[in-house]
Amino acid sequence: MRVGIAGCAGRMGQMLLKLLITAPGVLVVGGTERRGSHVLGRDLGALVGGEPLGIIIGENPEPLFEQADVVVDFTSPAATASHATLAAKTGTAHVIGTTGLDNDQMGAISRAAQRVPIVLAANMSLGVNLIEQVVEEVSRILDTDWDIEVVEMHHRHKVDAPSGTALALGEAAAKGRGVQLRRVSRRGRDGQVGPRVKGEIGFSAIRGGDVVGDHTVIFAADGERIEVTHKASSREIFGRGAVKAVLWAAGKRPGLYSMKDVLGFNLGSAAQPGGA
Ligand SMILES: NC(=O)C1=CN([C@@H]2O[C@H](COP(=O)(O)OP(=O)(O)OC[C@H]3O[C@@H](n4cnc5c(N)ncnc54)[C@H](OP(=O)(O)O)[C@@H]3O)[C@@H](O)[C@H]2O)C=CC1
Ligand SMILES: O=C(O)C1=N[C@H](C(=O)O)C[C@H](O)C1
Repeated sequence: MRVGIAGCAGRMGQMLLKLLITAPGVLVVGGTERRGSHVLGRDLGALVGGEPLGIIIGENPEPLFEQADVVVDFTSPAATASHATLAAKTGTAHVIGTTGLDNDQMGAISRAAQRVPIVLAANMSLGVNLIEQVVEEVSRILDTDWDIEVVEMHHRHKVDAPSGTALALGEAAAKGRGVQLRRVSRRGRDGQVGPRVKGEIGFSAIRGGDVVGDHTVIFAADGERIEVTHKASSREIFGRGAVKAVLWAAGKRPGLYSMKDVLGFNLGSAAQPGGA
């Protein structure tokens, strides 16, 4: 399978490059970076301290999508939306890990998914996808006497907040409660905000150091509290999930798929597999 990596010099791009170079059945055919990047023109293998692959990092995504069966993309929201449109044009499967996508960018991805398979997940780790289902089930059981708050911490370089994973966990909680997240979401608090509104789902984002990604969903009631936590200590967990998604996506029918589809697990009868 021919695989391309958009954003190959990024934190996740380099992790994916290392994993994909050695993945059985995978041939890395190219990598792109942003126009003006200092890595343009360098060899892809040398970028991660390996043997030269004879593949030069380019800035034009079109040849990458034309050559590859699947392109994996951990870049920026604007780049990812335009890559999805390109994937639809070239008939290439697209695995997207980028977070912070706005409604227009999501629209571009959904339109592209009518023509090609796209796997989109804010978090490709097994653990987070499992706790999303746990959070949905717990939220289904508990009533609004239980206040739900999502807290996340990431490294100082992260540019979007709350994290895509925090929002996905909030969506899972809202789904379990049978409400729409956009109606109950509370993003941060500052100043004379008044008492907590019953039923809201709150989000708090902390940034600092080199934290790979910590997420906690707190269910707080009078007299007791439940906390569901996931802590990532290596980006390899996201990379391993992304490689699974790449291998899974090739040859699939067009559609917008999630990591639940890729991982194929489903906790309890109430949780429906997402996507497709
Ligand atoms: N789904 C998941 O499991 C995970 C998702 N993420 C998400 O993935 C994204 C990337 O994270 P991370 O790797 O830490 O970020 P980085 O900033 O380290 O990597 C992004 C890379 O993409 C490059 N880039 C930007 N625009 C383009 C473009 N048009 N064409 C090609 N390359 C481009 C950036 O270049 P430059 O630096 O020059 O801007 C950078 O090298 C974020 O949205 C993050 O939230 C992260 C980890 C796990
Ligand atoms: O930017 C990151 O680093 C991460 N981003 C993803 C997110 O926004 O949820 C996933 C992971 O937490 C790391």
